[in-house]
Amino acid sequence: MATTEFNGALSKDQESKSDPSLMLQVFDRIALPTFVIDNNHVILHWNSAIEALSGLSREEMVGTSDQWKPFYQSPRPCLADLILDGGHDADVQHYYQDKYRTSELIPDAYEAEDFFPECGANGEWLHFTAASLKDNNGNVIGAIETLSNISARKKAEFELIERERTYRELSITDALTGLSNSRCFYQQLDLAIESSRRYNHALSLCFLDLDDFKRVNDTYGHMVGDLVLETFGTLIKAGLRTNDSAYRYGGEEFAILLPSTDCDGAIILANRIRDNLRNHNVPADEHTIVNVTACVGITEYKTGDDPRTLLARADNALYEAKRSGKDCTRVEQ
Ligand SMILES: Nc1nc2c(ncn2[C@@H]2O[C@H](COP(=O)(O)OP(=O)(O)OP(=O)(O)O)[C@@H](O)[C@H]2O)c(=O)[nH]1
Repeated sequence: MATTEFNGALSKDQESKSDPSLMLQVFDRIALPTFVIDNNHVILHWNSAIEALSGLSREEMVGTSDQWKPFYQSPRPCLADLILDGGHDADVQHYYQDKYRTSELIPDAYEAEDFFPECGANGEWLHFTAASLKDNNGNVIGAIETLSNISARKKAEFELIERERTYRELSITDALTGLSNSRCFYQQLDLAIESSRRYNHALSLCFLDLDDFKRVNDTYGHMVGDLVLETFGTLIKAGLRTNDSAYRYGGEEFAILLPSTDCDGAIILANRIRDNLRNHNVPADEHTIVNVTACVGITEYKTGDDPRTLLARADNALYEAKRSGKDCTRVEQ
């Protein structure tokens, strides 16, 4: 069998002999949805793949300027139309905002990605490239637009982003109480101190610690202990304003950061949480109710503080509260 070497370009002779019906077949049988418009924006070719994507037959489409129909609710230029009109950046920007860029494969062409709610049963994500078509003298005589359905890739990308978000959230969330954990606390403490320093805002830090919690565990079991911790977390959360944030700092130790709040405000909040906890009945079983109390140590940011000094003062205040007989709030200025 004779073989022909093809180096990527047709000679003039080969070009003149090339069969237009073969070119049409090639166009029709490539798997990428594609259409061609002439320089009056009228559809010349509408291949089988775009028939399948759009549900619109070439009989309906060729000879019209309805190339927008599969993609938009009302007439507007497609990327091929904009290319045909000179591909001016401002025009393309107007219709495709930040969703387009210069094609990496085809000179003087644009490519874009977008979601088309009108396309298919539930909308489709499409990647599309539009390029001008020129005659031998370099005059633009039409434009071609090639599309590919990237919905499956987009779905995988979104799932990955969602998984990463969930993973990130889990990595900073305490599973038992739903509060942020100590890793998040240290990050937020740095930010809160930086913000107070820069804007000269008040900042209070509270450490909260359940009293005699070991006895709860020893008397009622670990599961009841967990229930108490969960309840305490819920009561803390319920007492906070939007800008406040609470953390499970360690086993039965919790922390609250109160931006724009001085010590007096923090004491009011701490005592409210303690009152709620003291009055809350945690059911150990059908016949037994557990009541617990907590101590709170409070300190307020002062000029020159860093996380270490602030933490040390809050810790001292908590220690003082424990030493004073528990179920109380102490402040170290
Ligand atoms: N159920 C349960 N217990 C925990 C958890 N994390 C820490 N603990 C328990 O918390 C208890 C803390 O005991 P201590 O540090 O002696 O504190 P305490 O008994 O509350 O005493 P004071 O703080 O002095 O009032 C220990 O028994 C730990 O096992 C947890 O996630 N679940």
